[in-house]
Amino acid sequence: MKNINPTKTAAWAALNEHFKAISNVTIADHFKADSNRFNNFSLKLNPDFLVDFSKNRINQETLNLLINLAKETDLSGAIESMFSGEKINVTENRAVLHTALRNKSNKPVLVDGKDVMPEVNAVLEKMKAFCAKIISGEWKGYTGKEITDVVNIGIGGSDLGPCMISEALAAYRTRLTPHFVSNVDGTHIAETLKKLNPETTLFLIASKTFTTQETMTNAHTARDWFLKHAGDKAHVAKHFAALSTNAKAVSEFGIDTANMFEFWDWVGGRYSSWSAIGLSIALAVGFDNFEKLLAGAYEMDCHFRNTEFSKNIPVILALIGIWYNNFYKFESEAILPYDQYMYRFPAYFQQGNMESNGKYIDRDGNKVDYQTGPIIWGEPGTNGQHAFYQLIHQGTKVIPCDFIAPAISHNPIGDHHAKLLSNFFAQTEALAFGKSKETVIAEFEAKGISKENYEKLVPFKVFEGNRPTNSILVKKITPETLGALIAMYEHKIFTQGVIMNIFSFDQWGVELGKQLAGKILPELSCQDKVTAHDASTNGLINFFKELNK
Ligand SMILES: O=P(O)(O)OC[C@H]1O[C@H](O)[C@@H](O)[C@@H](O)[C@@H]1O
Repeated sequence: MKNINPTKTAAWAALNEHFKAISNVTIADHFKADSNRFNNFSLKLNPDFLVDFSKNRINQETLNLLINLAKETDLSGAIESMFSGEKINVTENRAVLHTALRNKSNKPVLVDGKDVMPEVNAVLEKMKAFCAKIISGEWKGYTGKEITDVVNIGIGGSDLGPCMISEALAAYRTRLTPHFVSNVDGTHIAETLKKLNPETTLFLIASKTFTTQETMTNAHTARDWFLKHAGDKAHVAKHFAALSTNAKAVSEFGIDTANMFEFWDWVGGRYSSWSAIGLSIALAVGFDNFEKLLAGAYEMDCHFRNTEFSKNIPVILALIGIWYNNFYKFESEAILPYDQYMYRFPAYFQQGNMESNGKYIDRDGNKVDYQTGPIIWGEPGTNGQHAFYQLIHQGTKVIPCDFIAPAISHNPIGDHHAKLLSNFFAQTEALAFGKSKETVIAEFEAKGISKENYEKLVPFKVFEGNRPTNSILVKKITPETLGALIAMYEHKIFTQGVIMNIFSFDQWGVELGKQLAGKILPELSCQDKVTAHDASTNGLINFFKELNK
């Protein structure tokens, strides 16, 4: 990958000029100027997957200049570097190959001269066989009963993806009930264990490193709980499996390596749902559906790798994001799924995006003087409409939003889905085009309200509009579609990281807190007052100790 400061490119200078010329042009103006705007500013991955980006503050010139930026920063070269297994995660000296995990072509992918595909396929086969045994009931617990519940114990990338995907595909559930424990707060595991019978519960300890404090603490608590009931340590093998890159730590914990599902250091935590970390997904929705998820992601991978930038969905979404974040200085983006099953999707990409691109040091080790990753947040529609959309419509901040919806519901009850989707369409229309003063007045007058009674209310009821959105409309949230959607955002994040000249695949920013927590932990149980920190931290710790007396 070439290290190019995006702000030093000719495209950036041209974008600056273009921004001055265009910043007062509204989304409504853009629609007036181009009667074919919907067709010109939307793309399809396939007949069932549409991305409409027409309701943005861009025109063809904006896109052309942004594409020049992608070319000048060698996005094409970076894409090939990632897919071909180059060690683009430089600070950890690792390749970045979540795409190899779903490489349905099975063409060799080399890391240090060795094809990773045989290992990838072998683990998939092992997962398949394991799923078959557990789901069919052939695998028995220590008292001879079938497994009914699967508890994934992990955090961050070892939790968010498995949980989000298992929930998003809940319509495809096998007979197994999945549970997810992540927080080191004892409440999380305690409340989960209350619902479980040790005789019929399978624990998956999901941790890339197998050293993460939260996960290891929860794993030990789960094992203690299990042994309290089962007695004999020999029974652990029937009820615990590990998903990890660290075989040594797994066997030290007491899990038979026969029950270990391996992955590799070239799989980033927040990109690991496609690996053995996805075992809870495969158990929850069946291995064939897990494979369909991989196939959907592969379709997006091929699109991303092979499509020219002007028609490349993740690239276009990434460029629009850079445009807003850097030129308009819009700081956050909302992801708003109009699908209840996808309720964890925004949280998933909060980690995906913010842990990948929340960085102020560029690939040369210098502090950047431009914006890198945006703040990502969101909730499912229509709940968000009754909570925070007020600010999106009339606040002082502009929040570009991605609206995601399936045309067909898994639960076609009455007119629920028509109502849901009418809101999905209405919101992006309202955000883009707003409501003028004239319309507000006309509405009052149509109701026969006198001017003197409505006059003061008018400014509050006006919507200035011009609020940007992308609409992603798919036929149905199937495993394939979900796989493609996730891969779409992954590649959007990658594209932004490449252009912003940062390393998207490390996460040094999580280390300092862990290090300090490690120092503080023993201080909490010692008798003396602590004095080693700043006045605030000392004060807080000492007050905590007082409260615990
Ligand atoms: O799978 P592990 O090793 O337990 O890590 C869990 C999480 O830890 C840290 O917070 C980060 O490194 C995350 O990216 C990671 O997903």
